[in-house]
Amino acid sequence: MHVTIDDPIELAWESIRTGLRRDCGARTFDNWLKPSRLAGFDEDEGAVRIALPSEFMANWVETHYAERLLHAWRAHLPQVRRVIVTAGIDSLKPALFTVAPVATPEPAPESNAAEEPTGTVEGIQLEGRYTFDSFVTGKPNEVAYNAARTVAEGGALTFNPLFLHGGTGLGKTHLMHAIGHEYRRRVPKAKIVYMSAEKFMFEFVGALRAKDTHNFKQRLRSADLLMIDDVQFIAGKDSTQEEFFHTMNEIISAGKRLVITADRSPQDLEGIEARILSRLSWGLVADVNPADFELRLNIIQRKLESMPHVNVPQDVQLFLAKRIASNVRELEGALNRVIAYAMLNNRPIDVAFVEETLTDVLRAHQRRITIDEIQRKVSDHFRIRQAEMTSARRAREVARPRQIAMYLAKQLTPRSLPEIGRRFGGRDHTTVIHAVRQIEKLRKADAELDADVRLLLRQLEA
Ligand SMILES: Nc1ncnc2c1ncn2[C@@H]1O[C@H](COP(=O)(O)OP(=O)(O)OP(=O)(O)O)[C@@H](O)[C@H]1O
Repeated sequence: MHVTIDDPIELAWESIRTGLRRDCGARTFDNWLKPSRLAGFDEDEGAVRIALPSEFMANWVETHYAERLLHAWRAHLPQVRRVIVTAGIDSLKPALFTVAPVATPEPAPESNAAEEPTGTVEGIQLEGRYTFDSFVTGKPNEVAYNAARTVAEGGALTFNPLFLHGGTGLGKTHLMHAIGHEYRRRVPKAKIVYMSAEKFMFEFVGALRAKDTHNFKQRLRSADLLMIDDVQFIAGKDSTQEEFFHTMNEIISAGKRLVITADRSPQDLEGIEARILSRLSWGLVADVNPADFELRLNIIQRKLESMPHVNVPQDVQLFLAKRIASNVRELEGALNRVIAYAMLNNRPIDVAFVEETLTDVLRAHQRRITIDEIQRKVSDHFRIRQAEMTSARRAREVARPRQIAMYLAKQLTPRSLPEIGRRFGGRDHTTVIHAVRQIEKLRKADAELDADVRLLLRQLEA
């Protein structure tokens, strides 16, 4: 079920899911709560109905999460009195993909794009929202995006596998699903397999135990596009790595496509066999970096474009982009929450309303920028030694950066003027005041200096 634009209940549900993912941890969330769907809201009874794919999962979620779900719902919508967890997602949403005989794909020209897919997608339902179109690009993610597009477009590849790595909530899964959608559109008969590395391990171990690894191998190795998520999970798991290595080899040597993600780069993947790492680095390694301020703002704006009836003023957009810097998932969650609250309570959205609605999130995201960090960044930027920040030298090439660093310390930290002075080589607080005023004045008169300061501010606040 996708967020429909003007439905505050669904927006609240999105926001609740983001909160649950944060509180329960990604693994628990992905296993138990991610497959849940909002099945309905009965206003008279104040009852929210949540559906899970099976009786077993519904029971588990009911036992472990009913209370937490109710609490989260009530925080968004006080009139909720009950959360009912039921089984049976299929009745809500027809299975998107059915298993069909495996067919060898032949790259289809663009004109075939509308052909009904007859291939298969195994392992997941591709999330409808996660497409290339809805993925906002910027400096931090453009290499990963372009590489993902190249894989998805179905033409000859100059690299294989594609290894995407980056921190949580930055869009790796989004890109993988987008590859799945696009490849399916281009090559409708393709067999696409998506699997988390964790599932790979469990299924493989299960197959070993049942003395039936043939099916498992066949299923993965016959994929035209194989995507394995979170490969860091198999660190230290020797027999799984052995199987993984052979699967990689088969896929690559058959000219099929392989996409792998992890939360860190190959060099930082400890406990993974050297031969796997070397295979990975034969392909294209692309990092998905944390969104910078500009990208965060673009993401907010793109999301708002799909909600033409919602008025989120520009200063609120800037405020959110500035303050929710951790990752895109949190940013989206915060925006959804603000909009849902405003709709449900019939309030206009302004900065004060956002501060009130997101008190907990904002507090958690308040990043403490330290004076040391500022001194380091400014010295790097102006290519001077960090020791000059505290030295007595007055030459312009060190005095000006030092003043800029004092100015930034005043802007970005809660430290008092005397404290700042002390941290800059025991200077007096009047020196700090002078530096702050001087830089304020120069920012208006000297465009180059102003650009330096803006860049530093952006980098420090990212
Ligand atoms: N550049 C982007 N443009 C639009 N949406 C984005 C972008 N990056 C991330 N998102 C959104 O942020 C959310 C989190 O992204 P995603 O689940 O892909 O993260 P991830 O890197 O796979 O994280 P994890 O490793 O924790 O699973 C998704 O809703 C996704 O659509």
